[in-house]
Amino acid sequence: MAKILVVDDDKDMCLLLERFLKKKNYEVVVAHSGKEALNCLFRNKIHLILCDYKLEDVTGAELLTSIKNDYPDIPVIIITAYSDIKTAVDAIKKGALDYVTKPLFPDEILLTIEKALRTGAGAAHQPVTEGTLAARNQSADNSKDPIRLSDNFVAGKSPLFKNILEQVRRVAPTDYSVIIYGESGSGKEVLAKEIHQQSRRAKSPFVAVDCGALSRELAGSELFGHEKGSFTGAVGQKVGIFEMADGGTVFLDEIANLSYDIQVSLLRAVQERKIRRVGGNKDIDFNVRIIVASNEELWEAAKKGKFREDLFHRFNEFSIKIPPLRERREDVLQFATHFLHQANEELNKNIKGFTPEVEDVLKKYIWHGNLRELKNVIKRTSLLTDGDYIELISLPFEVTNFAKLNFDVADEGNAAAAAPAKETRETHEEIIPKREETLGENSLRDAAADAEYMTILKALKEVNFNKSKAARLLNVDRKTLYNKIKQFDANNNR
Ligand SMILES: Nc1ncnc2c1ncn2[C@@H]1O[C@H](COP(=O)(O)OP(=O)(O)OP(=O)(O)O)[C@@H](O)[C@H]1O
Repeated sequence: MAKILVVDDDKDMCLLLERFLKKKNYEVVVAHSGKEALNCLFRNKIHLILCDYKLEDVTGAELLTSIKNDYPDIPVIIITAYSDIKTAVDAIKKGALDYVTKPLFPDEILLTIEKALRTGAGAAHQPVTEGTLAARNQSADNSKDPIRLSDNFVAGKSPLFKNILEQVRRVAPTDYSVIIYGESGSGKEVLAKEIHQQSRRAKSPFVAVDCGALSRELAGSELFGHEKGSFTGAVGQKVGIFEMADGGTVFLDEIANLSYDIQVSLLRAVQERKIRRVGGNKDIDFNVRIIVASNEELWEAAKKGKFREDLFHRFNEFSIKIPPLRERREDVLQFATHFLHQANEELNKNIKGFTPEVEDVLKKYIWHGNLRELKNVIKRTSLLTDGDYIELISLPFEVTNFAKLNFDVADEGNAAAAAPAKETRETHEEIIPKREETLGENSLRDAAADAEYMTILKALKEVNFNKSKAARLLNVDRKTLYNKIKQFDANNNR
């Protein structure tokens, strides 16, 4: 159902339009000022804007310019007074798609809206923040893309991600099994679900199971179900995920973690398209598509004897590799904005975006935990932010200080990319003297602080930035470590 934003400072007019459009099966959001309109756009997925050109807080031209800057894909129909055709023409030049004149006639409005939704760019867009225009989700670039992505699925704009979408477009309508490779948190499950959504199975269940979390004993029962009394604790009958997902898709995450005997049962199930519940004596047909995911190459696992080769070939009808976030930095702000939008909803806040410094840090940081880490950082910083924009001070220490930390690790391949100042790879020994050279003549205090800084960073790095563990390693209490870190932050922000 298309969602229409009605902007008019005349409340009666808004009410009238709202009632009328709702009757015609549109979803309606109302704003009584330019500011409110921009807020609504930030918080909602709007398909069309119906906007009075005379508002109290901004001129129609100003609002139209902001809308067209930030949301160029949303068609705007403006409402003008009958006598004011010149304004209408002006608005069209500024990017409005069409106009209607007062007094308004329901049929005319409806026709204009329908036409605009048909011919305008009207695809639902992800809300964007003022600070991160780059984060537009389904931008003009991929509006040509024939697949319509699910609401919560962000389509990265990097060439790498576009390539993934192209693969999804091709494989989704088929019944091929798919292996999705990618580091933890890179979006494998979300992609699997997207394949399901784009397939003819979309109306049937998508059932995901993390094979890494299944105990050896319970894996069979989870996957295939069990009969009452088949083992101690089997107090009732249980339906397994293959039956649960009948007609739909089963997603087996971390497939390489399944024990060998379960792999044997799985192979039989996949070959015969039948399962047998644990303790059961009859075969049950199933009709599911299987998508599996792994963060290690299954072919390698097969070579090591950890994964059955025949099972690998069964699944390997198609494979997609999701590159880590650090290899597609162009996508970072887009995802950050999406997660900010989610955090705003969860926390009932209205943070508009990120300061340019924060954007810079987010782009440079090496997201080892990929999208999951980015999401957690955005959630946390949103909680700590009271103003309109997320500022450097609310980012975690390890993220803001990453460039510095990189001095220490610049000889590691990936890290080099995050320290733009260091184009050439330098060894640890070369880097440390350089830091000393930067010290002033009377800098004993600086030298001590620097040494302390490096020691703390080293410890933090060793324990993957867990501050409690770092404190133990450094033999200080947590409070002391926190105070030191705070001090570094303060110095950095000076
Ligand atoms: N394309 C996307 N659009 C929006 N959010 C996404 C997208 N991809 C991933 N995310 C978000 O990032 C987080 C991690 O994604 P997901 O769980 O799919 O990763 P994963 O690779 O399956 O992780 P793991 O290997 O640890 O199971 C989730 O919170 C998810 O909602």
